[in-house]
Amino acid sequence: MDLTGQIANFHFNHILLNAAGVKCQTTAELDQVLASPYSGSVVTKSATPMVRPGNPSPRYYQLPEELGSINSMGLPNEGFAYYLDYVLNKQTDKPVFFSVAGLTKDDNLAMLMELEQSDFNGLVELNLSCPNVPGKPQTAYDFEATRAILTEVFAFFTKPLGVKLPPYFDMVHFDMIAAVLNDFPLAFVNTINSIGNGLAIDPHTDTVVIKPKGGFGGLGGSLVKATALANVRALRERLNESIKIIGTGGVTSGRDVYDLVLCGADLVEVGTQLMVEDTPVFERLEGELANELDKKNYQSLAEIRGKLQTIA
Ligand SMILES: O=C(O)c1[nH]c(=O)[nH]c(=O)c1I
Repeated sequence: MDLTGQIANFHFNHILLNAAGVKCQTTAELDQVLASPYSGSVVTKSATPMVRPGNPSPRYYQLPEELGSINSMGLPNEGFAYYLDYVLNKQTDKPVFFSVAGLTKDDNLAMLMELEQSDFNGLVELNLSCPNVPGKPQTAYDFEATRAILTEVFAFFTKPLGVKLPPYFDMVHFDMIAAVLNDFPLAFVNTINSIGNGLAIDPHTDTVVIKPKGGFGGLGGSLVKATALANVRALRERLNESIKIIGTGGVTSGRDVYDLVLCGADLVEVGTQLMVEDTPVFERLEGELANELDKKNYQSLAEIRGKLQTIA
């Protein structure tokens, strides 16, 4: 059975990997994800030029009844140089994603210039959708700003680059972001990031469950699946076929992976459920995915990729 994926010149023997932010802040975590026989890759925690402690805790909370999670981490990371050192020295046959999330356009341009001039030979993910830095907007909700930064990036950047997008909820917004992205030689888009600025309440104390931003945080896990499916499908229908899609959001079972591939995903990322189960989740999900294909006598993901049917 062929459960592989392809982005640019990179072949992935497995399509599952972590979502940026989960199990990827330290070299030990990155090594664990890469070492899993059932992960196809790893993505680093989104990096800023300097080390960041992030927001005050509690800043992550698992919602009840396996609904998902809410986080307002605040972009904690070990700093750009830490992750560059990791990716330059790590011996692995698996492609590696380097995520950057500068707080300013200049920070992003500086990090991308350093990556361009380095020996890094993996893929770069420009995170345009962090919802948790107080006072900072999710860039990709501003279509002009998104066009402006991609114009400056592609004036010099020649390595495989993709963007991490926030979820969109309006058909016109799908059209508008696709019109921007189709003007650039992107290797991929990764959709969705968490659904920004949700709120959860502890029923015993009548108090919010995380400290930053009065309790507002990004939502992940099963409760975001329908939005993730819609964004993967909408962008697959609108983007040039040269722009591949990483489907992220709401994956707790092999059927969820299957559904994202049906909508057009080339790779699939796991966030909240990876927090819950740790790296064994990759083996469980791939086994369940294989079973879903078996049920319908499919031999490869290629047979179902993008093949979601509508009602005539
Ligand atoms: O709070 C975070 O660090 C964070 N949390 C998210 O849910 N998405 C992001 O892109 C980021 I940079």
